[in-house]
Amino acid sequence: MTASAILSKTYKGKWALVTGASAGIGVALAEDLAAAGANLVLTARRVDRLEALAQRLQEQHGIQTRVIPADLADPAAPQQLYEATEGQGLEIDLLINNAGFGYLGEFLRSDLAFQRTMVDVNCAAVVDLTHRYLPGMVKRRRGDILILASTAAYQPVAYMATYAATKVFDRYFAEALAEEVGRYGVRVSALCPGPTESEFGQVAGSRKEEKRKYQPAAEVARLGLEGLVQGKTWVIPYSGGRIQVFAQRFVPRRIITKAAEKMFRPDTVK
Ligand SMILES: NC(=O)C1=CN([C@@H]2O[C@H](COP(=O)(O)OP(=O)(O)OC[C@H]3O[C@@H](n4cnc5c(N)ncnc54)[C@H](OP(=O)(O)O)[C@@H]3O)[C@@H](O)[C@H]2O)C=CC1
Ligand SMILES: N[C@@H](C=O)C(=O)O
Repeated sequence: MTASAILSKTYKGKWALVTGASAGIGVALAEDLAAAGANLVLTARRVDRLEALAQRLQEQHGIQTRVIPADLADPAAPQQLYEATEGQGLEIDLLINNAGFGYLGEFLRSDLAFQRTMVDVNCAAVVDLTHRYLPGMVKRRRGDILILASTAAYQPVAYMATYAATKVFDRYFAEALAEEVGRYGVRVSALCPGPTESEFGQVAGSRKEEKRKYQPAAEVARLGLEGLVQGKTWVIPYSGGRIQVFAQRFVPRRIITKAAEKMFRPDTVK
């Protein structure tokens, strides 16, 4: 994929912080930003992957990188990330809250710690990081925040109950914040992908409807980043998702919820 002109114009020489940069959509976001000439702070737990990515992107694009390993389930992690960046004088112009994971299966039979950690990583860490980096952006009258939501944020999803709820939180948080802080020169956008090529399914437990078409992560990243720069407060990066979300407006939510239950019901549930 060639570099995006609008991304180069916006981010060349600026610093972006990408959470969840060790896999999937996070890697694609980092690659697209590096191609546009942005310098990158890469964070996740798997430091070997982050270091390999940083090395590759430095060599390919001549950008600067910092690798900061962090477990975002740890409430101390956002403050540590902040201190290692803005605290050291490294101004973050683009914060990408991408790290997250899901669970597919019956809530009843799930592990409580896994469910609880999902809320911590998908929601609490997003609020915490955003709250820490926002004042600097407002002071500079410049900054962008991208938050990974999902098309799962547009209806309740049985067997992904907690995950879909975390994503509606992310989506509403991003859209509301966009209205609050636009006046200070800060753009916020919710990126709402549908099924995307990544390690999501391995972590969540394999998806029943494996026949669904999976969108390349690079395409999702490009559309999300360009949408943010264009001032879109939410982006659904594939046409099927946009049509589905539009059509759902005309159907009672109870019917949609029941249809989702059928679609995601595991074979073990009769
Ligand atoms: N793929 C899809 O179909 C869709 C994904 N999304 C969203 O996109 C985002 C990225 O997911 P995707 O790329 O698909 O999934 P992947 O599993 O491929 O990547 C998830 C990333 O999140 C990081 N992460 C997970 N837990 C933690 C943690 N405790 N601390 C720090 N980092 C963590 C992982 O890093 P590590 O394990 O190294 O810590 C990894 O880099 C998520 O927010 C997801 O909800 C939204 C819609 C669709
Ligand atoms: N929207 C995706 C997850 O967030 C999916 O369809 O699996």
